[in-house]
Amino acid sequence: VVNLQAEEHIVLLDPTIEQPEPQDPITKQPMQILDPIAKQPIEPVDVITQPKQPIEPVDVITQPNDNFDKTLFQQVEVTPEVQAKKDAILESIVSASLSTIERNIQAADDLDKAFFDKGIDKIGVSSTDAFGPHLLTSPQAIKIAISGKIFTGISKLAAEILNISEQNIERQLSRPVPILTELCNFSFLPDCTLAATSRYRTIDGSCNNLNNRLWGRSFTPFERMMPALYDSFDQPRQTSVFNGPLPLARTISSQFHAQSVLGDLMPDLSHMSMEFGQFLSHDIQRNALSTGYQGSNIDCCQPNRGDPCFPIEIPSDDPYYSQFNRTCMNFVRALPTPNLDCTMGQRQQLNQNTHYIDGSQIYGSDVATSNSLRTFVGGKLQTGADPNIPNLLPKDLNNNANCHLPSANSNVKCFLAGDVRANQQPALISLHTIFMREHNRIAEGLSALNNGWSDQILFDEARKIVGAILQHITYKEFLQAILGDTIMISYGLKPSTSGYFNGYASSVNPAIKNEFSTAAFRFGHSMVHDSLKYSGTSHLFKDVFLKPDLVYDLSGGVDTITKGLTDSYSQKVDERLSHQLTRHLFEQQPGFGGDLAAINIQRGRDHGIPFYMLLKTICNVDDNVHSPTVWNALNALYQTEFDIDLFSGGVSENSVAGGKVGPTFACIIAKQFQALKKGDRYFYENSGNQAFSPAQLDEIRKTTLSKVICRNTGITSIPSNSFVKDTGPSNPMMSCNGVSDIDYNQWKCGWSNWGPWTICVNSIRFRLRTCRQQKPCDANVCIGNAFQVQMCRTFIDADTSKIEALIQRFESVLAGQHKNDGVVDINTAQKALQKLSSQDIIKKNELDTNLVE
Ligand code: HEM
Ligand SMILES: [Ca+2]
Repeated sequence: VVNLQAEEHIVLLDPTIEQPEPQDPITKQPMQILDPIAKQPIEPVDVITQPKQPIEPVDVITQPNDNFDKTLFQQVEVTPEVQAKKDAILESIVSASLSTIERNIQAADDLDKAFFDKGIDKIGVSSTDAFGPHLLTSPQAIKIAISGKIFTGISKLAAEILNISEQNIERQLSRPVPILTELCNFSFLPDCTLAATSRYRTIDGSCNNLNNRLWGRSFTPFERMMPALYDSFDQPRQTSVFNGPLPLARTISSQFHAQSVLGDLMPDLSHMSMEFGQFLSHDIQRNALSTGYQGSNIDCCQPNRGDPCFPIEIPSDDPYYSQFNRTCMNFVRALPTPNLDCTMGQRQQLNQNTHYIDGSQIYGSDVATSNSLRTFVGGKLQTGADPNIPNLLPKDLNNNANCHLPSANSNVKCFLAGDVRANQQPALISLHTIFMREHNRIAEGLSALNNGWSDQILFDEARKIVGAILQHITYKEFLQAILGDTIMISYGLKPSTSGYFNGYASSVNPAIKNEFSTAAFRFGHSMVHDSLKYSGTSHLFKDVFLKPDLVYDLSGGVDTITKGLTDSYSQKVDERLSHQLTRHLFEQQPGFGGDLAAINIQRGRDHGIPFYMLLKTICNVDDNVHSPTVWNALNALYQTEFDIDLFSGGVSENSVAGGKVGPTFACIIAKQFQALKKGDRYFYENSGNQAFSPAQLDEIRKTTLSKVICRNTGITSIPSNSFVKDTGPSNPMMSCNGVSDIDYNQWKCGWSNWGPWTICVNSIRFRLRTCRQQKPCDANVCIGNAFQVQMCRTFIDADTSKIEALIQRFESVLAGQHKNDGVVDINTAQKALQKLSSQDIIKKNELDTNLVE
């Protein structure tokens, strides 16, 4: 994409030997390496880069400065002539500075390489402290980020040159600039001709919205509810609205997001509610984090790494980490991306998964991943990590899915799934396994109908059904439990009990909102218990993070883990999080685990998420939604309530009536799921040419998470609603024995069985059958007649040929009524029969007294 100038670098490394100052080979002046975006000189650490071609000391900011009429960019309302002038100015700034920005990016890449060569940034799990699989950034995202860096760098530069304030950057700079558009990954649109009439979603989510073909596609930016609030245009929000630094993320975590205690259990919801939430989260969002050279993990606790780094500082009096003398926790910034319009503007972040609820965590968010998971036989997905345990996920032979393998048992391997985070902990692996099995089971069920379907149709249809089941469980059970009736009703989130949903609106952008992803939907982190219940025992999360072992346990495994989830409570959604997450996240040696609450706060700042009070106001939430103690605790930490981070302020609100999250998060979550419903052309309840038949839709509606669990594990009984732990009259235990499956007959193609014969009228009788050609059946799947006519009396001395002629005439009359879909209804047939009775031949036969039945 970018034509970067090739510069050869000689890297001399030895931290113990004092290195000479790097010099410009021509001017012999001391050289500086530029931080690509901040343009602050980067201390060259112990790395010396000597480009053969010097970086020209052109200051693009001061150089063309005087030629531009900056006042144009202070105006809001402009005439077309003024706009044309402004566009010309933008264009000349972009062309004047593009090569400098590119060189800065190259310099940063060179720095990455040096850290890699030195063995500081490593590939693999060992140096990922606190990140684990979340760091597995796809090459595609890294590619997009190259233009992301250009767009962000150039926008910032233009804003500085033109004196555009941070608040106005979107308004003044979101104009197409041809040279930039060429560099933008979102200016190439896919061909949607086939997808426009397809019954099936594309794998990557493109062509769902036919007016905006990239909406909801994987590898597109997160959208925002509110413009970002960065420090100096694109730097993490680190300063108070009254200046001075914000409190440290780790301090807020250790002081405010303290350890949950036993009394903080949910009164009703099971730990499965937590786990389904995470599974759903992994369907709709995966942020792309910065990586080092060749995808290595950047160690941000090394000084002077510039933009990709935003390490979490640990104060020296930390209540936990101080005993390990730990002062820093690794944290890399999320990669920048151009916005979807390919215009300049604020720094944005990239979602690597399809935004839609479409089972992409099972199937992958791009065709290559999807293909790598398929068997291409019978529509099924790959299985079989262990020959002794049927239907486990497939093994990850390259072991690049980032998990810890035991040295003792070489049989144990990481698993492969549609989302790379699948190995994060065994409960997540279990849900992945269950839904992979559900897919294969449905593919088998469809295949048994003998419709003659190819592997592709079996795969597509099973995937369509599984996606619909996921959506149904999400809206019918999960959101219902989290948001409660009032919110569900006011945002139109409740599924209908019959018929189609008519609310699809092509104007609604389904994209995951940044506020939802970095804060609101992380409410689930507060629901995580200390441990996974496992039969009579339990396992602390720190002992099972990234370890697939439990799943391979021959006397337990997926069934036992799943049973443990329905059989224990979640923690309440409140400011408290388990130490398993706030001290021991992905811990590999004592004292060196991560802190997820601190990461959530830091991530929000990295993304420039505005402070809590702003979102609360946007959501129309009243004051006094915190208990006084909690509100005081928050205000003791922050200089002002206008600094409070969205995650901290939101997660600690009192929950809405009937729901489990506070009103601000409820609002953000409800808006997001409303967009995911109204903005998804393939939403399972929609009508249209991609729709389920009404009878098929009714089958989807019968599904619950408990039934899916029953159908795919050896569990024998389970609460009817597995999101609710306690059983009783409203949530009876359900036996898995004979639990209802989908009625595949609603997918059967071709003739139905014959209906019963009619009574004998005028010597003949008939029967009907229906042609089932609902989608995805072949349109000409039925050959032959939808009816059969028969003589039903025998005549003594009868003239058989005349009777046969009668039957033929009857058939031709019926055939005249034969509808296109092959269905002849009884009334039509009966009318035809009446017409026939006026015929002579019938009259003659009626007079015959020797009729025999
Ligand atoms: C044991 C359970 C869990 C662990 C260990 C875990 C861990 C993590 C980690 C390490 C991240 C990346 C943080 C960052 O770098 O910004 C993350 C992100 C996130 N988590 Fe969790 N999480 C868990 C459960 C959940 C649950 C139950 C939910 C929701 C109900 C959830 C929602 C999210 C969301 C929305 C993100 C942002 C995802 C993205 O866009 O990349 N997590 N989680
Ligand atoms: Ca998805």
